[in-house]
Amino acid sequence: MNEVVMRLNGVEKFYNKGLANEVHVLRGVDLSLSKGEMVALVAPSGAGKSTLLHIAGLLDAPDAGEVAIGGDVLSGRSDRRRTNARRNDVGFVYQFHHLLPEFTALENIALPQMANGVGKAAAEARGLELLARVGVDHRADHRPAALSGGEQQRVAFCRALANAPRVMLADEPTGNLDPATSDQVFDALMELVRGTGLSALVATHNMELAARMDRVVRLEDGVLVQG
Ligand SMILES: Nc1ncnc2c1ncn2[C@@H]1O[C@H](COP(=O)(O)OP(=O)(O)OP(=O)(O)O)[C@@H](O)[C@H]1O
Repeated sequence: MNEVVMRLNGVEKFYNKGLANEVHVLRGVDLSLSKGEMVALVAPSGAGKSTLLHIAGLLDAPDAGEVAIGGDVLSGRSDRRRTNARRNDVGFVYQFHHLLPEFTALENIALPQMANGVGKAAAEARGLELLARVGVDHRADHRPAALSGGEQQRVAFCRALANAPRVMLADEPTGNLDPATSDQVFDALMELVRGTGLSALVATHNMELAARMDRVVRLEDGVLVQG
């Protein structure tokens, strides 16, 4: 049986609980991500996709249910424990790259590793290896502003993987790119995920990209349904 890397069990989330404007956005979300599995998350706007990704990535706590990464139930644990797990086990990618503008592409990938105690030479070596996998190692010494949108997003993928997380959580990772660039950048993302054995949950509105992943889950009325 495939190793389960991330498991969400009965996850519920309210906003403004008990108030007249209460929103019960997640109503019992169950999801298992196996090692190496790439799952597309599709949802109408406002359905709770970002809320779900934040809870899965331990940035927010569920009101009920559990989030487990690598078999450890982390929801309800101490802040320190969840922060550690978030830093080590989860890589985030957003629609916008959020790279640090004053640092080069390579530094943006090396810095999170150095913050985790990796030496500069080793961090840069890993950074270059990741950049080569997505075809932007020739831009290693450029700052983000000097890169194209597609290149910026490829660097952001590498940064998300810098500390070798177990899971990548991506929120519309190609949503800010034109269709042709989006396809190429998505190819790079797939290559990176496949090449590292990472598991990934990728929110997208693009049904063609969703269909290329191993499985599609749809967030509807606060629960996940297949396809
Ligand atoms: N802090 C908050 N307080 C109150 N309501 C919130 C809050 N954050 C989100 N919501 C509501 O919860 C619902 C889900 O929001 P969320 O941002 O998770 O949706 P989404 O599916 O990511 O949307 P989109 O695709 O448009 O970004 C929305 O109705 C939103 O208005």
